[in-house]
Amino acid sequence: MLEINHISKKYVKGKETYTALDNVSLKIESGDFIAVVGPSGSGKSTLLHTVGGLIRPDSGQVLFRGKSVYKMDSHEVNKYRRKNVGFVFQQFHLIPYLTVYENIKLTEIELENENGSIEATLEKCALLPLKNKYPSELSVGEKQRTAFVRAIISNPEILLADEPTGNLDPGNSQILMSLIKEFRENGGTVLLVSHEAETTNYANRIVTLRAGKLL
Ligand SMILES: Nc1ncnc2c1ncn2[C@@H]1O[C@H](COP(=O)(O)OP(=O)(O)OP(=O)(O)O)[C@@H](O)[C@H]1O
Repeated sequence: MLEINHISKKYVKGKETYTALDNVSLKIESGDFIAVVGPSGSGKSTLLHTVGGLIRPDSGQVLFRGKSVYKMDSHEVNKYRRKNVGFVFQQFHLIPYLTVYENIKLTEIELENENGSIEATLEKCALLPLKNKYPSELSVGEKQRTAFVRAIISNPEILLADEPTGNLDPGNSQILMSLIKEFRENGGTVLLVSHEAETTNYANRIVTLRAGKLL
């Protein structure tokens, strides 16, 4: 479904150059749950963002169903991000002045016969009674579940999760991981960056990055 072919990415800051990805190739099949592990600064987040159409690599290609994401025009790449990819980040990135419901509604794309799908998904994630609350009024677990619902509400094919349990206690981590597992059981594909062994246990494949290289 997704092919990452020989991608490299360097960041240049003043006179310093940081090699984030060095000739990385990875094939992601539909239904995969791939965990990306590696030391801090090894390029994990850069890889995830590159797959999500957010960071253009210096060289190499990301192919989604055979189509090169970074050769798409801006309209197409926006569509790829909105329709095919869902993101969950360690820091939630909820909009502070929108309620739970509004944060989710903002990213939902119009789907046929989907009236009520936000409510149903909120219910499943134990968030329905909180739908009119603002992020500042939520616990961290509730914030991350809101971010998860936002990520999956438009039925993306792939969920990109960057340390999604990094700020959660063990109980909330387990709840979130069960939801991610269910997303996969319903046909989704997952690419997840994590340091935590309990999280990588859900994966069918674990890949390691070190200094931008896939081992
Ligand atoms: N915007 C940027 N400008 C300059 N250097 C950057 C930038 N973003 C990342 N880097 C550098 O690129 C390398 C890879 O960063 P990246 O965030 O992808 O690593 P990571 O494995 O996700 O790290 P962590 O586990 O600490 O989140 C690091 O050396 C980092 O300092």
